[in-house]
Formats: sequence, C-alpha cells, structure tokens
Amino acid sequence: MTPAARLAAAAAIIDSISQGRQPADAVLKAWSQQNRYAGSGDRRAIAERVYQVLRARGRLSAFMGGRQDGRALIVGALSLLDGATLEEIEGLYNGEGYGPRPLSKHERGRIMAHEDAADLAEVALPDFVTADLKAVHGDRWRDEVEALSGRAPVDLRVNGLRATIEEVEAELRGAGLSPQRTELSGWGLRLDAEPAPNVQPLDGFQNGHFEIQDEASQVVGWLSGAFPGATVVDYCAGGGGKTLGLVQAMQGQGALIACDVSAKRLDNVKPRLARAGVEADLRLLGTNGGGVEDLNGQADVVFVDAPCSGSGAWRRRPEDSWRLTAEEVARLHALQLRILGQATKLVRPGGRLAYVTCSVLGAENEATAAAFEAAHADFKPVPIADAAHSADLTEAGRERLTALAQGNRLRLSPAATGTDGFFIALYERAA
Ligand SMILES: C[S@@+](CC[C@H](N)C(=O)[O-])C[C@H]1O[C@@H](n2cnc3c(N)ncnc32)[C@H](O)[C@@H]1O
Repeated sequence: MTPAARLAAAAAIIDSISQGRQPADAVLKAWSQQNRYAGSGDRRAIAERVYQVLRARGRLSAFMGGRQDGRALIVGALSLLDGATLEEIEGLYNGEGYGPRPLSKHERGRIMAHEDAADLAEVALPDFVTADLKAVHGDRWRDEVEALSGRAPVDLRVNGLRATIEEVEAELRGAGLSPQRTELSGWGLRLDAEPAPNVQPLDGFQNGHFEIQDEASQVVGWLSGAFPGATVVDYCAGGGGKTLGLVQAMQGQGALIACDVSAKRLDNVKPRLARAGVEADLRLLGTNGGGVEDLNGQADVVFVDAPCSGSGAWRRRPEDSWRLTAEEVARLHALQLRILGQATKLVRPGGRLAYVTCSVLGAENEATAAAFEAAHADFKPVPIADAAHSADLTEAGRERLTALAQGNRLRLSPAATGTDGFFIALYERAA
C-alpha cells in the first residue's frame, strides 16, 4: 500500500470505531481479515496512525474546527502531531490511486493555523472529565491529561506460588525481551509496549508463572489486607485479574470466594485459576447481592473492584474516553454505592473492606468513598500507611504509597505512578 492509501484506510477505520461501540482493537483486526492484501508493515502503520488519532481525538477535532470524521482527524494529526508541512500533506492528499482526495480550502486553512498541541489540553478529553480532573488535581490537571494520552507499557505479575521473579526474568530475556522490575509491586515486571511483546505463547505464561496485569492493579491487591489462611471475598471478580493476585497475597492458603453477576465473566476465571495452579469458590451473584448469604459476617476481607468508567485504562483503550458520558458516570456512582452496601454484609466484625476502581474520576472515587462513609458509620477508615507494610510491595513502594495516600484513600495514575489509574479506599468493620 502507498503511504496515501494507508491514510485512507486509517480514516475509514476511525470512522467505523466512531460509529460503533466496538473496541478499536477488534475493528482493526476485522479490517485486516477483510483486506488480506495489506501486509504486516501496512497493518502496523495503519494501527499506529489509528491509535495516534484516538489518543489525541479531542485536540485534533478542535484543531480541525470541530470535525470528527477520520479524514479530518488524520489531516489534523499530520499537521499538529507529526509537524508535516502543507506541501507534504498535499503530496499525500492528491487523489491519486487509492489515496484520499485533495485537501479542501477549509482543511488547508486549518493546517495554516499552526496551533500547538500543548495549548489544546483543555479540549483533550470530554468537558465533564476535564472539570472532574481539575477539581481533584488543581493546577496539576494538565499532567494527568498528558499522561492519560500516552502509551501504556505491558506489566506482568510473577506468580510467586509457582516461580521466582529471577526465573521469569530469565525466560523473558531468553525470548529477546528486556523486563524491568516495577517500582511499587515486588512481583511486577515491565516490558516496553513497542514493539508489542507477545508473551502468551511462552511456557512461563502457559504454566502460570506470570500473568499480564498492570502494576497498579497488583498494588491494590497487596494493600487489601488479604493474608494466608484468611477468608477473602472478591466481590466483583469479573475475569479474575485481581482474584489471582489476592490468592498470591494469601500464599494460596485460606478460602477465596470470587463472585460476579456475570456468569460469562466468572467462566473466564476458571482457566486462569487452573493455569496459576490455585483454587477459588466461584459464586454467581444476583444483582441484589443474593447467593452468598452463608458468608454474612464471615469474611476477613471483602474486595470490591467495582464497575466503573475504566478511565484509568484510557492509555490502553483511548476510544472509551469519548464514549463516556456524565450520565453514565452518575449511574456508575449510584451502582458503586449499592454494591458497597451489599458487600458490607459479608465483612466480619473487625474485618476489612476495600473499595477499588480503575477510574481517575473524583465522581467514582472520592465522591463514592465519601458517600459510603457518610452512610456507614460502622466502617472505620483504615490509613493506607497501615496497609502498606505488605511484603509483596517493594521497600520503595511502601514509602511511596504511604506518601501518596490521603488517609485511607490512595490514587495511582499514569502521571503520579506511571501505572494505570486506580483508586483504593480501605475500611474496617467496627468489632
Ligand atoms: C471492574 S470489573 C471487575 C474486574 C475484575 N476484578 C478483574 O480484576 O479482572 C467490575 C465487575 O463488577 C461486576 N458487577 C456489576 N454489577 C455487579 C453487582 N451488582 N454485584 C457484583 N458485581 C457486579 C461486573 O460484571 C464486572 O465484572
């Protein structure tokens, strides 16, 4: 494919991502299957262009005078992000072959405007998101916006029940990769996202020596208070990402009950448990919390990884950032409170409750924690500093997390910790 034909293909793919609800990855994969003439270099270049545009969509749309179509966004990217000159862009947009038609007067005018991407931070994300980040971070909101628009590395969690970190490092190096130890999690290894490391075929993955899991997602498990021999309920277990980390914190000893309202998601936990060589009691919950009555007042730790916007993972799924609405966030906030209320019943007197999201929004984090605290005087905030002694954290991690915490609440984010955005609030049920 010519460079111009790649741009035309990327524009069409961006349009189908905009018009549907499918993840960008799935749309790109479908396009590759339907366009077999595209070679691996074409597919890589097209995917890179699509992700570059998705990450900067708000800015590019503003730069192009509010247009949101794939063609305009790519013209904007060439000018604003790549720094291409008008002549260079006209060379690509000349209507020849499978390339895009020539530039319009309006498009030429936008290119001549010579704006700076950094000046467009205000419009990088939906307005209600920017307002939320400003309310939480004050002057530092720009850092959060910039970091959220970046690329995420690939983090692995070594399964200490099956392997040592040195063994996994050696296997990864043998496969030509360059793992770096993570700063906060004592079991984390970080790989560059580019070129995308393909770790799933490795023996270590197949044999459960490691899982793919963002460092912040590991850290919230280490802070949960799960200990060997405990009864731990993973209340919103989903596909089981945190479940496996919780079993590891329990050193495989005790009872782990993984619940979810989605049978399909719970099914996905089974092969992961088998690979990691651990067991959990999987329970399908009713939306009113039914199905775990036998555990009322029994759990040492209830871990609520609540449904949320997923905004903490926008580096990985940038298309979600402009699909989110303020109404959806309000719905999620109400759901988070309802689920927390249900989960409280399972905590034994003196036991722990951990509220977790992978969101960066105050509306789903501090606001939900504050509303929960106002309604549940019997749940006392536990300072993060008291939980940060976990041996699964690095020494630097213990210090850093203690310093970052605000009482019983902690935020991790691409800007603050170089991780996905996560939030945790810890409570203890009055004895
Ligand atoms: C953030 S995801 C959990 C991700 C999972 N813990 C992981 O690490 O892979 C939230 C989960 O909450 C579940 N959920 C939604 N409503 C729920 C409810 N009323 N009670 C319990 N879980 C619920 C969803 O099915 C979803 O799997």
